[in-house]
Amino acid sequence: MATRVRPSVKKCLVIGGSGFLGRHLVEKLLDRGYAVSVFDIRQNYELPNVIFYQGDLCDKQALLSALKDVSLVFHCASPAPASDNRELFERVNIQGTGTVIQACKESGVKKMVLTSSASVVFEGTDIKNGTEGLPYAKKPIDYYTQTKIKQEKMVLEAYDSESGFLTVAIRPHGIFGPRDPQLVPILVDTARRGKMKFIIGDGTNLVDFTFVENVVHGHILAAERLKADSPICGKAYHITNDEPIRFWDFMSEILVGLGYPAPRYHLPYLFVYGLALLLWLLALLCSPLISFKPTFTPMRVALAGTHHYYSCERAKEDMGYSPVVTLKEGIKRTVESYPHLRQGA
Ligand SMILES: NC(=O)C1=CN([C@@H]2O[C@H](COP(=O)(O)OP(=O)(O)OC[C@H]3O[C@@H](n4cnc5c(N)ncnc54)[C@H](O)[C@@H]3O)[C@@H](O)[C@H]2O)C=CC1
Ligand SMILES: CC(C)=CCC[C@@H](C)[C@H]1CC[C@H]2C3=C(CC[C@]12C)[C@@]1(C)CCC(=O)C[C@@H]1CC3
Repeated sequence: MATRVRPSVKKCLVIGGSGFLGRHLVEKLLDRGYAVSVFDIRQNYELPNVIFYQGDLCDKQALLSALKDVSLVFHCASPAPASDNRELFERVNIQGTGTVIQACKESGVKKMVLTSSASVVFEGTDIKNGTEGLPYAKKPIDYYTQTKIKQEKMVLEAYDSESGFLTVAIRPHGIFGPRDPQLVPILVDTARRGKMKFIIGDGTNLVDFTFVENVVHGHILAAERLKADSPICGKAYHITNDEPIRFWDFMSEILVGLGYPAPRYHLPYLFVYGLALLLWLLALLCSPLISFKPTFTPMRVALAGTHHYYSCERAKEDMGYSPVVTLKEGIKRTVESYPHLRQGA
C-alpha cells in the first residue's frame, strides 16, 4: 500500500534500493525531502517513511504496483559480479531492464536514472583519463560487463523527447564506503588467508575508487538536471572521486587502517596474468568433477595491474558535478565503519 504524498513532494522509486549503493541513495533522497519507495528482490532494512516492494524486476505486474504515482525511477539493481552467472546477468540486466523501461512508460514515469558502470569501455588494458567518447568494449572483461553494456544502450535509446520519457546513465567506478559487501570484505578475506603479500606489476597503476556518497550525489544531480531541454538526456556520465590513486596504495591504506600489513613483494604482471589464465582453464576443465573458485582470476588481475581511471569533466560541465567527499575522508570513514573486520577482531 502506497502512502499519500503531498503534490509538492517528489515521489521516486529506487529499484535495487536494498543494495549497497541503493540504500545510501535512499537515505540521501529522504534527507532531501523526496518521498521514496524501494523495489528489490530482498528487504534487509527498514526505514520510517520508506515503502518496500519486494519483487523481481523481471516481473512487470510487480513493478507496475510499485510505480503508481511515481515520476522518477533510479535503477541500480543488478546481480553481483562475483556470482559469475551468465544466464542470471542476461535475465536481470537485459530482459529485466527491458521490462523496467516498459513498465515505466506504461505508468507515466517521466525520468529514469540508470546506474551503469565505467567498465563498459574497459577491455583489460590501460585507460587513462578515459572520456565518455570511448567506444563500448568489444571484448568486455566478463559476462557481467557484457550485460551492463547492453543495459546502458537500452536505457539511453529509450529516451524519447516526444513522449517526454527522459533517461540518463551514471557510470561509477570502484564504489567503496560503509556497508560495501564487496571491496573491503574481499580484501580482508584475502589478507586473512595470507594472500595479500604481493603487488602485481610495479605498483604504479592508477585507478578510480569512488566514495559512495559521491556516486549518490551524481545520481541525484542527474535526476534534478533531467529536463526536456537538458543536454544530459540520453547520455552517459562518469562519476568518480576525480582523484585517481595507485591501486596498491588504496589497498594498502585500507589494509593498514584495519591493522593488516601492506603488500610488499612485486610479481611481474604478465606472469601473474598467465598464471590466472591457467588456473581459470584448470577450473573449467575440472568443473564436471570438482568446483573451485580461484582468488586470482584474469579479470581481477587485470583490475589490479592496469591503469583504469576516467575523466568526469562532462559531468562537471553538464550537471555541475564535483565530489562532495575527498578520497582521504572517504577512506577514513570506510575504515572506521568496519570494526568487525579489524585484525584480531
Ligand atoms: N559496487 C561497485 O563498485 C559498482 C557498482 N556498479 C553498479 O551499481 C549498481 C549497484 O551496485 P551495488 O550497490 O554495489 O550492488 P548490490 O549487490 O549491493 O545491490 C544490488 C541490488 O539489486 C538487487 N537485485 C538483484 N537482482 C534483482 C532483481 N532481479 N530484482 C530486484 N532487485 C534485484 C539486489 O537484491 C541488491 O539489493 C549495480 O547496477 C552495479 O552494476 C557500477 C560500478 C561499480
Ligand atoms: C576499481 C575497481 C573496479 C574495483 C572493483 C572492486 C573489486 C574488483 C576489487 C576489490 C578488491 C580487489 C582485490 C583484487 C582484485 C580486484 C578486487 C576484487 C585482488 C584479488 C587482486 C590480486 C591480489 O593480489 C589480491 C587482491 C585482493 C583485492
